Amino acid sequence: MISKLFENFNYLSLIGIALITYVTYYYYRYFTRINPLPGPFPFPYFGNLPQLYISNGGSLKKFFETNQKKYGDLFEFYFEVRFIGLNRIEQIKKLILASAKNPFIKKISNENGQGFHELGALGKGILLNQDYKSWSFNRNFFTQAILSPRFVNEAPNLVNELFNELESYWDRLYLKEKAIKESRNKLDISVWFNLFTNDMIFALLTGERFYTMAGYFNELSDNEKAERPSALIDETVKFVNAIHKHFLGLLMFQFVSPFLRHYFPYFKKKSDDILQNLKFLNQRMDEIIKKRKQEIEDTPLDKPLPSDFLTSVIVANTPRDVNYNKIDDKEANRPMTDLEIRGILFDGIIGGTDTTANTVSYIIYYLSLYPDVKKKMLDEIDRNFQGDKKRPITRKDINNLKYCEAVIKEVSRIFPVVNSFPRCLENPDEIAGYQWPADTMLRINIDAMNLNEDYWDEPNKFNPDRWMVEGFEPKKKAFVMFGGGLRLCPGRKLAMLELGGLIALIYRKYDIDVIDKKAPLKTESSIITACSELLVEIKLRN
Ligand code: HEM
Repeated sequence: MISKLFENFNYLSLIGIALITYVTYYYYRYFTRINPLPGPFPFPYFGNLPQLYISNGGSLKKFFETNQKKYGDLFEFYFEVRFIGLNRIEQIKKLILASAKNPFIKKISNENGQGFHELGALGKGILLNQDYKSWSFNRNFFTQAILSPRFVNEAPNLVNELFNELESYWDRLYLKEKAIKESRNKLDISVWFNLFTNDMIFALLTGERFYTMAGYFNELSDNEKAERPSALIDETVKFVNAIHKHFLGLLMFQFVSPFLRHYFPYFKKKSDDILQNLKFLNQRMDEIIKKRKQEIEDTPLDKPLPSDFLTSVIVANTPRDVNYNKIDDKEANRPMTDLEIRGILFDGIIGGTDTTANTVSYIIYYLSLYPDVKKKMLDEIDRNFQGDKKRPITRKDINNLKYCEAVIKEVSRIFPVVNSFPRCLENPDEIAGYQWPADTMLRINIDAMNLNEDYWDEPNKFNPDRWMVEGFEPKKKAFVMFGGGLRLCPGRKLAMLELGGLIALIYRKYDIDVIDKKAPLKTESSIITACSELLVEIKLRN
C-alpha cells in the first residue's frame, strides 16, 4: 500500500517537475526573445487563446482590433508560435511587391506547420503550399485555367443561370401575395448567398452541377419541391457541408498547439472529426477527377470539351491542349498528376466560396444602411438595362457598372471579408524597422490599413464615391483586398465578375432591406470574417 502511494507520488512528482520545467523554459524563451514588442501576455500551451476566446469572443477581427488599439501598429501575439502583427502599408511594402523576384512566398513557419502537415496540406495545391517549386508549378496551371477567355466568358453565363434558379426559389417562397400579406417575406439572406456561391464555384471549377440552393428550397418550402433529383441534392449538400467544416477547421490546425490537439479532449475530438471529414472530401474529389478524365477520353478529338476549370487543368500539356508542344519535354511542361489536380481544385473551392458569399451579404447590409448610395446604384443599373428586367447580364454590362464596382470596393474596404493574411520569413530580414530571424511569422492586418486616416480621407465614412474619382488610388496604395506579391489572389477577376453580376441582377429586380438597421452586423471571424445572419425583408421593385 505504502509502496503504491510512493509510486504514485513519484509519478505525480515527475509530471509536476515536467510541467514546471516546461513553464520555466516557456517563460525563459519569452523574456529573452529577440525584439520584444508590446502585445497580450501569453500562457504556456495556450498562447493568447484565452484572450482570443474570453476577451474577444473567439473573433480574430476583434482580437486584432483590440490589440492594435491597445499596443499600436506593431505588436506581437502567440497562437502556438510567435506572430508579429503588421498594421501599416509601410511595414509590408516589400512583402507584397508586384515583382516576379519577390522572395516572400512562404506563409507558414516550420515550427507552425505541424497542423497543416497532419492535414496533408503542405507541399500540395497552392493556398498552403510552402514548397516554391511545386507551388509555382501548381499556381501556373491554376492561373492559366482561371484566366483563360473561355473560362472568364463562362462566368457571367453561370451567374445568369444560377440567378434564374435563385429567383425562382425566392419568388415562390417570399414573393407570393399570401407570403407578403403574412409577412413571410423576411429571411436570413446570408444563407442563400453561401449556397449561390457554392453552386457557382463548383460548377465553374468542376463542371458538375451542385444543388445546394435546391436543397435549401426543399427544406423551406411546405408543398413545392425543386425540380432536381433528390439524390443529387443530398449528395451535393453533404459535400458542401464537409467543405465548410474543413474550412472552419483550418484555423484550429494552425493556431492550436499539437499538444492540445492530441491530448486535450475538446480539441482532440474536433481535430479527429476534421481529419475524418477530410478523408471523405479527398475520396469524393478523386471520384470527380476520375470521372472527368474518362469523359475526356471518350470525347472524340474533333469534338469540343467543356470550358470548366477541371477539364482545362486535366488537358493542359497533353495532346488535347491547343498549346501542346511534343518536343518540349521539360518538367514544367508535363501534365498534372491527379493528386496535384485535387490540390488546386480544393484550393479554388476553399478560396472562392465563403469570400465572395460574405462580401455579397456585407454589400446588402451597407446598401440598406445608406439609402442614398443604394438609389445611386439602382439608377446606374436601371440606366444600363433600360427597364429590361429579364435579359441575361453580359461581361460588358458588368464592366459598364462603375458605381456597382465602387460599392463592392468600398464595402470591401470598410468591412473586408479577409481580415488578415500571413507571411513567413524564409531568410533573416528587416521588417518594420527590426531585424528578424528566418521562420518569423508575420500577420498582415487588412482591417487596420483600411481604416487608417493616414491613407484615407474620413476612413470611417462609407463613401463609394471616393472610388469614382478618375484614377483614384488610396494613399501609398494601401488597399490590399486581394493580398499582394506573388501570392496575390488568383481568383480576383472571377470574384469581381461574380460580385458585380450578382449585385446587378438582384437589384434590377428586388428591393432588399435589413430589418433591424440599428442592430450590429452578426459575424464570426477566424481566417475570414463570415456573416452569421442577415435578416432582411425582400420585395419586388416597381
Ligand atoms: C471577394 C472575394 C475574394 C477575396 C476578398 C479574396 C482574397 C484573397 C486574399 C487576401 C488572399 C491572400 C493573398 C496573399 O497572401 O497575398 C487570397 C488568396 C487566394 N485566393 Fe482569393 N479572394 C477572393 C476570391 C477568390 C476566388 C473567387 C478564388 C478562386 C476561385 C480565390 C482563390 C484564392 C487562392 C487559390 C488563393 C491562394 C493563392 C496563393 O497562395 O498563391 N479567391 N484571396
